Amino acid sequence: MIEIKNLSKFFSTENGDFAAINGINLRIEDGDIYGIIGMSGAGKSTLIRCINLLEKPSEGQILIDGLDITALEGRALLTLRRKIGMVFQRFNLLMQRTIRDNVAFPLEIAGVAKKQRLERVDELLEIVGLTSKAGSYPVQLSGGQQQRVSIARALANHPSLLLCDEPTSALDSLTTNSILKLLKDINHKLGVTIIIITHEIAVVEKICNKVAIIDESRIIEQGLVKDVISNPQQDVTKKLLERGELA
Ligand SMILES: Nc1ncnc2c1ncn2[C@@H]1O[C@H](COP(=O)(O)OP(=O)(O)OP(=O)(O)O)[C@@H](O)[C@H]1O
Repeated sequence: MIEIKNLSKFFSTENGDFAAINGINLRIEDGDIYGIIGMSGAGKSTLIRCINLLEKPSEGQILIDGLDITALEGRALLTLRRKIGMVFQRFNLLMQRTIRDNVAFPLEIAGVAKKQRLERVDELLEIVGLTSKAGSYPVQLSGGQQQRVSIARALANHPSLLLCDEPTSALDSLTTNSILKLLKDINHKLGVTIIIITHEIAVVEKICNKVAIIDESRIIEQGLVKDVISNPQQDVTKKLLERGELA
């Protein structure tokens, strides 16, 4: 379980400190697919970057199974990062490497021996349905296929948590559906907890069981997707449901 308690991140600007996220409280249970939805600049990416400690929070705690990860340093921090996979909007693949070598990259960094690496890459490419593309380069793949590679790479070190930052925003609607289905399968079959950032309610409706709405750096509403959709409490949530997105 992940408990986020009173989490804030301040950036210093010309006009003084600016809170990109402010007093965030969230509880994500094992096995959840938790959607975080909000408009541009609301603080979504900062929140997700704090969860994997790419940003150091200014205040508050992130407890994973009771351990406050904000206090981790050195080797303990590296070990934690391996247990958290990350999927980005723009895939972030290494263009000079084959698909096989892209997926193998985090295993190389973790010091996994070549034989085990190749076996694991084969398993991962099968999970994402890209076995036949192992020797291709990213440029030879469609956007949806490239996102599948990035999902395989994120799963390489058997993470228990997958953080997805707008994973379908660069994809058309048909491809979006296939990527969302893949994420749902991964959640079911591998038991990986997923946090997904989006500005589209359709993404939340398709795969999430819980949702939090973030507005101006604060969580303004959260709960089971079915409850929030059937009985929205805040004006921002009502607007989101009318328009389908918070752009
Ligand atoms: N390094 C930084 N220094 C100063 N301000 C920052 C920094 N990073 C983010 N911000 C500000 O914090 C706020 C939240 O940014 P963030 O990227 O988390 O929003 P977001 O909800 O992910 O937006 P988008 O959907 O456009 O990516 C924005 O106003 C942004 O300008």
